[in-house]
Amino acid sequence: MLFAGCLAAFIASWTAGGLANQAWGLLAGVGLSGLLRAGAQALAGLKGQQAATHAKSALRASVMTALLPSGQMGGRLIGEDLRVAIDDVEAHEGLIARFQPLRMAAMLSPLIIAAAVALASWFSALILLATLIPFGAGMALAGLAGKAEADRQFLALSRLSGLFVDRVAALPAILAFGAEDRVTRQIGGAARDVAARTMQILKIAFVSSAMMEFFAALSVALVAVYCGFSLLGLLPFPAPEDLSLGEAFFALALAPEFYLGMRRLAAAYHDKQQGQAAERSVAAALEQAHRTTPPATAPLPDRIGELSTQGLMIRYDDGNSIGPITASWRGPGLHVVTGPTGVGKSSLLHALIGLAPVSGGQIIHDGTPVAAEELLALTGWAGQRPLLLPGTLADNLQLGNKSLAPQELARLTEASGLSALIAARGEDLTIDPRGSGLSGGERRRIGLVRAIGSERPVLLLDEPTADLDPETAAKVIALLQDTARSRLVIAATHDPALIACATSRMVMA
Ligand SMILES: Nc1ncnc2c1ncn2[C@@H]1O[C@H](COP(=O)(O)OP(=O)(O)OP(=O)(O)O)[C@@H](O)[C@H]1O
Repeated sequence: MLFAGCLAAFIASWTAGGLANQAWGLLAGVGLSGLLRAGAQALAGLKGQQAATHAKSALRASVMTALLPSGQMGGRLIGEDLRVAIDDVEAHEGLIARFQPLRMAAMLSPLIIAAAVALASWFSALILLATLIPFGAGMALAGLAGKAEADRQFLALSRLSGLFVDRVAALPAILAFGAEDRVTRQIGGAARDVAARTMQILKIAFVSSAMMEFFAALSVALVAVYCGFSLLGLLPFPAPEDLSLGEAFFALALAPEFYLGMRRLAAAYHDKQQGQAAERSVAAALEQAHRTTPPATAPLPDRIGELSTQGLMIRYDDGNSIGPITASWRGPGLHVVTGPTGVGKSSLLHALIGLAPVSGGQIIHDGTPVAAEELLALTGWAGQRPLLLPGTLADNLQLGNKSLAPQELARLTEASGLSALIAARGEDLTIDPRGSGLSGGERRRIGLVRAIGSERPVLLLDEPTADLDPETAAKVIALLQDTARSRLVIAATHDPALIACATSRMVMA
């Protein structure tokens, strides 16, 4: 059809006395379209890149600070956390740097082109705009289907990357237990799921781009046929306007530009789907982290009179329940919670700061019932497996309090017996998230120094002297006694030496 239109225009120009005196129309049309295209590209590229760089660094900073130091991602795989912090932030760039500027260009450029075409031929502009209606309806349908599929693909991809990172981290254990086949099947299943979902997205992308090309070709062809037949006087209806050859060429040269912005937008549509899915995943992760991260606004009290639980019940998802627990600890002081393995000591400490599911009862702070999340804001926590982040030993020690005075940090590392490690390997010792190259006792004491260094009025410590030789354990106990002079320290422990010097002992049974 396009060929027929051009041929008609050519014949008409020939009969009208040659092309030369009408060439301005063609040149003006082509020149204007090139100018518009280059201007839009330069503007979109520049603005998009600036906005993306800015948004990406802001997002990465908030994700890193909110997710990683808290280490409390509600039991999700560590691999998933890493994906949120790295891949999702990267995926966001495509949305801002490519899709958003192109969307603005795609909205404005058809209107500008239609307005320019209307200067030469209002009927051609009308034809172009009319093809937008079925095109828009088709694209909206494809977009809806594509969004649902993109969400499903994103979920599958996040499962695969989480699974992969965690299984690679646990490779020695997998090999030791001969579980390679099972793990290979697991990862293979997750990879097949991603492949199936990707194929679904490709199908939708194929249909929508076919639709896009069809309407783009149709609009140009209709304008070409209209202009050609109008010049030849062959229109099957009364000519709506008096078209010269220059005007016809001008309209024809601009017509392909009408859908160009939208075609580019369609090419970047995947960036949008990925970016929006990433945005949702980052928002969900941040919300989850904020639920477990203390609000930084209100100044923390520097001491706590009394902390107690009244009929506290803990119920895990698998139905395992602990409690009711009624207990009271007065600050300052060193209190221990003891009892046989599996009785629920760690669960009690976890429940106090919202890391274990509480199904009943109350946590009471100085006579007022409080939510576990509120207590978390007052608490320095050292669990059995302290979170270690990739970085130096010094980074990890200061994770709970970046502004901890160097002298205080030095005092804490000396008092906890970590100074030997620092003397031997330096504060710049590189640490990976598994704490490779550190002993169990060293990892625990990094957690302990971090908790005490947080300068919070309550300290919850899970087996602070486990994995230590008697001499180092005695140092740690002395440090705890010293700390408990000004703070409320509650430690879950089996250690008779620690139990012996506690202000109060609670035996769980
Ligand atoms: N996330 C969980 N999901 C389900 N059950 C759990 C979970 N964490 C702990 N439990 C169960 O709760 C019970 C108490 O566990 P907890 O770790 O609190 O005991 P503990 O007294 O601290 O033991 P230990 O002295 O060995 O550290 C155990 O039966 C344990 O299996």
